[in-house]
Amino acid sequence: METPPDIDLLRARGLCHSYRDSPALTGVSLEARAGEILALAGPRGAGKTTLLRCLSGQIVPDEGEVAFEGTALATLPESARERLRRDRFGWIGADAQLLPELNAWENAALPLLLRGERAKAARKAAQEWLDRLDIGEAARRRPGVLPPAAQQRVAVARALVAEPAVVFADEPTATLHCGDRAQVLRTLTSAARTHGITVLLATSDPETARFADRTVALVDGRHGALSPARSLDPTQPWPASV
Ligand SMILES: Nc1ncnc2c1ncn2[C@@H]1O[C@H](COP(=O)(O)OP(=O)(O)OP(=O)(O)O)[C@@H](O)[C@H]1O
Repeated sequence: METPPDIDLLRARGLCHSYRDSPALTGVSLEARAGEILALAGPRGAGKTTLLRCLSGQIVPDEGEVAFEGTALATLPESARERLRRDRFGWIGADAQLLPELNAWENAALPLLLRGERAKAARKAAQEWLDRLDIGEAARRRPGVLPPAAQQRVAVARALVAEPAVVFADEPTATLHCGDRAQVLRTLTSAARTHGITVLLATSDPETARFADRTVALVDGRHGALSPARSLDPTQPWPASV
């Protein structure tokens, strides 16, 4: 079911989370609309990964609430949260984490195969996404022979292939060279925009945040000053928390 455009697809209220008494989030609220590309930007240790894990239902925060399409994730049984992650969410990490025994199209097709789609249809969809991300010619190659930027594009294809509602991207280009970063981010954001997929893009790099429609700044587990992505100045330090 599609979320009406005036309703937040994902909404978080007052999130607090600690690891063994060490606070990682101390009261974060945000909302993301369908099709929006939202950067969660802040320095290392600011709580970006913890926030993505709460928003994607991987961990239940100590306090606060996350709602997807109006349903509080904490009210769902673990099996329903797993289904949500499998069917409606995609994840891209800093490392591509491709399976070395599978070739590029098989890696990209995994979410569809895990859902029980027929191999032929899954292969066709994977090939189409690899083509869209300009990596189609590598479809039959294994990850080990692909350069890091190509591997990361395969990971992007894997995150998008099932056309999820939300893709959580945790520092998706942090390990790439500068030139490769922009190319991978451009393909990720333009593919997401074309297909109306919401992207939550966690980054410590102001240049990366520029690819988003809007930026939420995090410092020490709480909100920093909010600033539109285009006004972030990479020569300036991150805003102090407020
Ligand atoms: N599994 C964990 N156990 C204990 N402490 C953790 C754990 N994961 C994160 N932390 C701590 O929580 C805080 C927030 O970490 P988090 O990884 O969410 O931030 P981040 O902004 O994603 O930083 P980075 O870019 O370094 O990953 C940090 O102080 C970190 O050391």
